[in-house]
Amino acid sequence: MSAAGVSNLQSKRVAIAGLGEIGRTVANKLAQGLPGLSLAAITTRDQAKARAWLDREGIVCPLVALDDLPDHADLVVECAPADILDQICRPMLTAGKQVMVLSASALLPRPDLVDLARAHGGQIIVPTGALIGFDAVSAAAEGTISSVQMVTRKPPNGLAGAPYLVANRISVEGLTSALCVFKGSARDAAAAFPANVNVVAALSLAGIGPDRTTIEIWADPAVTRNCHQIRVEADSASFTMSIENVPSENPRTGRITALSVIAALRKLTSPLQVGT
Ligand SMILES: NC(=O)C1=CN([C@@H]2O[C@H](COP(=O)(O)OP(=O)(O)OC[C@H]3O[C@@H](n4cnc5c(N)ncnc54)[C@H](O)[C@@H]3O)[C@@H](O)[C@H]2O)C=CC1
Ligand SMILES: O=C([O-])CC(=O)C(=O)O
Repeated sequence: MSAAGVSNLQSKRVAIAGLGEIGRTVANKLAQGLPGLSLAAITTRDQAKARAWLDREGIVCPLVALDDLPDHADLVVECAPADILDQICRPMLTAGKQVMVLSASALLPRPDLVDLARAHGGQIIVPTGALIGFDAVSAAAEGTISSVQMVTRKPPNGLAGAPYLVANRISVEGLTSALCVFKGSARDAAAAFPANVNVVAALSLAGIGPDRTTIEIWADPAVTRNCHQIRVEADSASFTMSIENVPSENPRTGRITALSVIAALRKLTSPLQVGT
């Protein structure tokens, strides 16, 4: 049985908020051991389900309330539904601690959370998540970027139920050819598809912001992966990047997302850091 949170008094205590697709993978990895990090606590909606899962996996870890996270952890990985971002971030940031935010769409309209981090010496970390190339985008942003354009193609079930589709009565069921369901800014896309394109919200924060970053979203029955293409024009370089993400059990979430979190966590304490 892996003992979480007791291995090393010097280690950074990491909590997981939301034990879904991303949270379970990250919790498992932390319990197996990541250097300098310990799994300190988990907060979840369904305690009985979480307890049963932890027992099955052989992980010992306390289940705690959202408000109690700062007592247990130095860093919380937020991998919960977007609507509780504030409840996770506010206590941690007020306590001067770190939050790794996956629900990047929900962060865009909340610059006050960044102000809160600044005021109390806390930190919000947005990992590359399901995307690619934030090293190059943030390097280019140190110079001048003239445009960042993204095109996302997802299998229709990876977009189904998004608020924008429901409000505009756009059906993606039974499509036989690709349908462009949205074209606009990252800011508008994040509000319209809050659980589907966190990637463009994060990209905009790495680059030129949510109003100048643009995205087209396609529901495409011909693809089986969540496909993202990015084109950046800058005074230092022009580059295109693309990634085809294998969906996890949650069709909206690519498998690479949890691995990106693990890589970002590992980097926090590693004696060798590679990449910007
Ligand atoms: N930044 C990125 O690249 C990506 C971000 N995401 C976002 O990351 C977040 C997590 O994604 P997944 O793990 O795939 O979602 P998921 O739906 O599999 O898991 C979310 C978990 O949060 C739990 N939960 C619900 N209410 C809660 C509460 N009040 N307190 C604690 N836990 C609660 C749910 O029971 C569920 O287990 C979502 O907001 C998603 O949109 C997903 C993929 C990529
Ligand atoms: O950004 C998201 O929420 C998820 C996504 O596109 C992916 O996993 O490829």
